Amino acid sequence: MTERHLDKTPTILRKIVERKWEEIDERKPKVSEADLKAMAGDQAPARGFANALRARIEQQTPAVIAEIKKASPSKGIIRDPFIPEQIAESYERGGAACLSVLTDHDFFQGHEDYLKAARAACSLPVIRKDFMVAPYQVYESRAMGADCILLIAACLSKHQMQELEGIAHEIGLDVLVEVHNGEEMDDALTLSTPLVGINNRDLHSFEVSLDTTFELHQRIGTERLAITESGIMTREDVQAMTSRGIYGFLVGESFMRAPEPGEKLRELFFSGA
Ligand SMILES: O=P(O)(O)OC[C@@H](O)[C@@H](O)c1c[nH]c2ccccc12
Repeated sequence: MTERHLDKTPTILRKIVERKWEEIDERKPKVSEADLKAMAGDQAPARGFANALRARIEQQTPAVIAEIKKASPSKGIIRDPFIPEQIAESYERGGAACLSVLTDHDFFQGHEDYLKAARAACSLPVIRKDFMVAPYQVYESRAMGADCILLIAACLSKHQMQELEGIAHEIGLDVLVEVHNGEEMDDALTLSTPLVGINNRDLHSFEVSLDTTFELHQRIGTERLAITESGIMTREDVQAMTSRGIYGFLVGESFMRAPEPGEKLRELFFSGA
């Protein structure tokens, strides 16, 4: 199934998704899907991404997915110099549960080598942060060593998400499904993955509001793990989440702008004061 689902896709996201299909067309002649499947099969077992989060969330301790992101379409360059292996080590020391590494090149200045370098520098499970539209990329993710993939409901139909999730689970990848509104939540809850991320950033306007999480999180239920994503900047933000029983976090920018990202993580999530 290679349905090109674009009609409900907003602005920048539409551009990104179009570019993803081009990338796949460029890559396939060099590395076939069969090659990637074989490479995926040769990988050591994945580090348990969902399990690492669950262990902390069940203890009502913050489970932080710490993001390695050099730049974004809304903010431009966020961190320079940018040394993924140092950031990964710093995050591990600071108490991160997992890492997120941007691998999209054209919009986020990411790279698959950053994921490999970061993962090799620590023992944390890693999500490949990119825009999945086709099975090719799911195999590619496992082949590059990722432990989890992201499925963004804003750019996929329910059926596409179900198909990509099925492949991911078959090859040992965990899945984080990301939503921003109630309709997307409806789709996400048809999946079997326990990991549901609520993106506080609107992908049309880039506006960030933590209300998005406050409004949607109750639908996630206790069997699944709620992750609040984007715009977590202060201890008050963290407190606002934990006081509502939300212990899963995905944070990038506020760590990336600090000289020592792991120290910033510790300060936001684990310092007593
Ligand atoms: O840097 P922030 O505001 O802490 O946000 C991190 C993460 O949530 C954000 O990078 C993100 C959430 N969903 C995405 C999808 C694609 C690219 C990036 C993202």
